[in-house]
Amino acid sequence: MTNQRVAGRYTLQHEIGRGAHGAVWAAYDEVLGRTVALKRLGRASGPGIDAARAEREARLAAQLGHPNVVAVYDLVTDDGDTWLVMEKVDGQALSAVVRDAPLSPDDAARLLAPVADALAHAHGLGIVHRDVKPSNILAGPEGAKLTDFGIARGSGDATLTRTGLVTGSPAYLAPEVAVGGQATPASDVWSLGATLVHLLTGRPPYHRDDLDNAPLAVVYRIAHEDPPVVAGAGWLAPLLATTMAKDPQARPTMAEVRDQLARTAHAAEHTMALPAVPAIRRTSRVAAAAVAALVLALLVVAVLALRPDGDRTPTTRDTPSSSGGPTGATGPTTSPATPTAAELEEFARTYVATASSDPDRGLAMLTPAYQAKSPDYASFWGKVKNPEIVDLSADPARMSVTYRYSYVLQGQGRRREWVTLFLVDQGGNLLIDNASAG
Ligand SMILES: Nc1ncnc2c1ncn2[C@@H]1O[C@H](COP(=O)(O)OP(=O)(O)OP(=O)(O)O)[C@@H](O)[C@H]1O
Repeated sequence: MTNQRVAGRYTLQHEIGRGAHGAVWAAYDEVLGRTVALKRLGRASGPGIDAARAEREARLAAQLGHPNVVAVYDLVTDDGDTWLVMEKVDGQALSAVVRDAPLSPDDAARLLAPVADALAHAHGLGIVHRDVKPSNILAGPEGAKLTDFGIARGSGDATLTRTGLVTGSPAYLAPEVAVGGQATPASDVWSLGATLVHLLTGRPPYHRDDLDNAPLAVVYRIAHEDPPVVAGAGWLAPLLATTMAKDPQARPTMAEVRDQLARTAHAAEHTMALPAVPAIRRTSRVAAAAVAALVLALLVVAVLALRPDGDRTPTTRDTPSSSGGPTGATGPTTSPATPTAAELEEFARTYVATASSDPDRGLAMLTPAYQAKSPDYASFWGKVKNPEIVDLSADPARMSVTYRYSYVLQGQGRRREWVTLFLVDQGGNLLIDNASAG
C-alpha cells in the first residue's frame, strides 16, 4: 500500500504497528511538509465505527492540547474509509518497552506521572479515556504520550457486548466496567494502576501462566479475585493498592495519582530510591487507611531526604521499639476500634509484597518479640519471588488474616501455602505477633 495518497494529501510510507483496528502508518503530509501517523478506523458508513461518534471524539481529543497526549491533527475520509491523522511519535508503545524486562518502580513512576497528568487534565474537561493500557502509551523522546482517546470505539474495544461476549484485551478494565458498567474517571484510575502492574511485572495483570487467559476467564478473575499483589512494587505498593481498589469510590482521583507518582519519583531521585515504609496505620475507613499509609510513606521519604547524611537505617518512627510496648508511632491518634476485614486483608497484601521485595522492611512489620523468634526470616524471604495471593479472608474478631499464596522459591520451583497471620495493634500500627503456615 506504500505511496498511496490518502485524502489527496497524506502519502503512506510504511506500516508502524498493528492493532485490533488494522495498521497504523507513517505518512507524509504533502501540504504541511511533515511526517504524521495515520490510523485507519474503518468504513465510514460500515459496521466498523460510528462515523459521527468518531468525529465527535476526535474533536475532543484534538481539544486536549496536552504535551503528553498524542496530538490529533485531522479526521479524513478516503474512498469510504475513515482515517485519523495524528502526531507521529518516534518510539515504542510501553507494552513493547517492557517485553524483555520490567521497569523499576522509579522508572515506572517517572514514565506514568505525565500520563496521569494528561488524564487528570482530560477528566477536568469531562473526558474519560476508557482504554488506558500499555499499548496506548507511546514512549517517545519527549516522554510518554497517551493515545486512542476514546476514538476507536469499535470492534477492538475491550468490553462486554450485549451478547455477553468479551472483545479485545480486558486485562486493564476496572471490575465495574468488566461486568458491563459505565466507564468513569475512577475506572481510568484503575486502568492506570493495571498499566503500572504491567510495567512492573512485564505482563498484564490477571494473566496466569497456569490458567486460561481467554478474555472471559480474565474478566471473571477481575470481577471475583483480589487485584494482583506485585512483589517488585516497592514504594509504589500502597499506590497500587488504592488505584486498584474494587470500590471505585475508594480510589484516589487521577490528580492525586499524578501527585503521588510525581512526588515519589522526585523523592526517589533525591534519596537514591529509598523504599517507603509500609506502616499500616488504622483509621476508621478503608480508603482513609490506604491514603494514610501512602502519606506516611511519603512523609518518611521526605524527612529522610532532608537529612544531611541520607541515613537509611530505620528509626523509631518506622520500626517497633525493642521494649515491645507501644512504639513512638507518629501521626494522629488512631481509632482503638477493631480493624475491619478489609483493613486486615489490605495489611496481608502489603505485607507479602513488602516482605518479598524488601525482607528488612517485611521484618519491621513483625512485633519485636516475633522478630526475635524469626532468625531465618531474611534468608527465606530473600529467596521468594513472584508471590501471588490466590485466596484471602480475615477474621476481625480474632485479629487474624488467612491467605493462600503461591510463590517461586529460588532453586526449588513454585510452591503453594496457606498462612494465617495473627495481628496486634501497637500505637495505631498493625504488627504481626505470630503466624502459622501449612
Ligand atoms: N501516533 C503514533 N505514532 C507512532 N506510532 C504509533 C502511533 N499510534 C500507534 N502507533 C503504533 O502502532 C501500534 C498499533 O496501534 P493501535 O492503536 O492501532 O493498536 P493498539 O493500541 O496496539 O491496540 P488496540 O487496537 O487494541 O487499541 C502501536 O502499538 C504503536 O506502536
